[in-house]
Amino acid sequence: MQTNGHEHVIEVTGLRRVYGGGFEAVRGIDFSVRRGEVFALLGTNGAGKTSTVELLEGLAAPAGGRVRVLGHDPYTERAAVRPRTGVMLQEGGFPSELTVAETARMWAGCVSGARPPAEVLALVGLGAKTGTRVKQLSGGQRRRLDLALALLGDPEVLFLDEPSTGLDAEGRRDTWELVGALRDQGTTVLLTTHYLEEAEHLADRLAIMHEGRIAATGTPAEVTAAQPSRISFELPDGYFVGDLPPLAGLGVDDHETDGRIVKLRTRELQRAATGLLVWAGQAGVELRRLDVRSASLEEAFLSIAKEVSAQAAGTTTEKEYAA
Ligand SMILES: Nc1ncnc2c1ncn2[C@@H]1O[C@H](COP(=O)(O)OP(=O)(O)OP(=O)(O)O)[C@@H](O)[C@H]1O
Repeated sequence: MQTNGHEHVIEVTGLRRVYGGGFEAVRGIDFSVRRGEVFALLGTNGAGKTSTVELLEGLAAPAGGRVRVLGHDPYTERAAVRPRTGVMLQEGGFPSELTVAETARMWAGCVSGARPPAEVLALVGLGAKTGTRVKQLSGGQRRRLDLALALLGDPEVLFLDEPSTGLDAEGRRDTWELVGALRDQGTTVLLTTHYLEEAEHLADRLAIMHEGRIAATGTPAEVTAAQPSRISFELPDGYFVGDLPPLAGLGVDDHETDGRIVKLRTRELQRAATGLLVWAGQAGVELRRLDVRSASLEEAFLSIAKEVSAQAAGTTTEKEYAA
């Protein structure tokens, strides 16, 4: 459980999940999460994120491989793991006639050493809604209630399945702040999300799943670093692409034109941008509509999904960007 002084709170090795009809939703994945880390599982629809998280939560037994949470098997040693973890499922499914406070009190009754419900409701921004019936809450407010219930037991490990789906921009920011604060207090968080910005903002490390496998993993910076940056600009009047300095010499991987717009892809952004600007300065021309962009997690995500889909079944799809 200890690696280089870091305690691995979640360890997943060769994990597989097969559903009743024989469909293999999780096809042998490996990752680990250190104490106090926020780890995000990203992926296309149906990639296997929820299927994986449910195995970590001990809701089902794996078809193969191994899961350890806090050193225990979450399925066979549920009693040891469950009190130390908090789970926010995609669908809470509370009795809709109860009020927010009643729901939290009822839930607290099932949790040993629960925090005061009012304190947790205030933490997620539902302090003013304690008397409201659950059926009268908005979708975003229900997600906040889901989160409050997951926090009642003051968990060491928190599983959040799409925590900000249905939240408005402010609610999403509030959730991010809360997750950040929990991490600062040492809580380990594993979350699934469709929002790449959320993963970029919150995750210390992440894994991108596709069709039951991990296609890329590492810090957000490591995963995006493998993608080329882009430069685009409008050719100055009277100039052609052939008049530009030799692009390969500037570290440009490839280029395309769209009318007068030139688009370059490069893994050496500073060198390429400097070369172009020096050329423009010496030629006394302006590069109008100049746009210089580092790769984003979104570009990494889209290119990984495309690349993996294009590969024939049976070829290796695993790509580790992390050391
Ligand atoms: N109970 C089930 N029986 C059979 N197949 C299932 C079952 N639950 C999920 N699947 C299938 O397993 C695959 C993975 O589903 P899962 O819900 O884990 O994906 P996900 O990455 O969480 O997707 P999403 O982002 O859409 O929530 C999908 O193809 C889904 O149809």
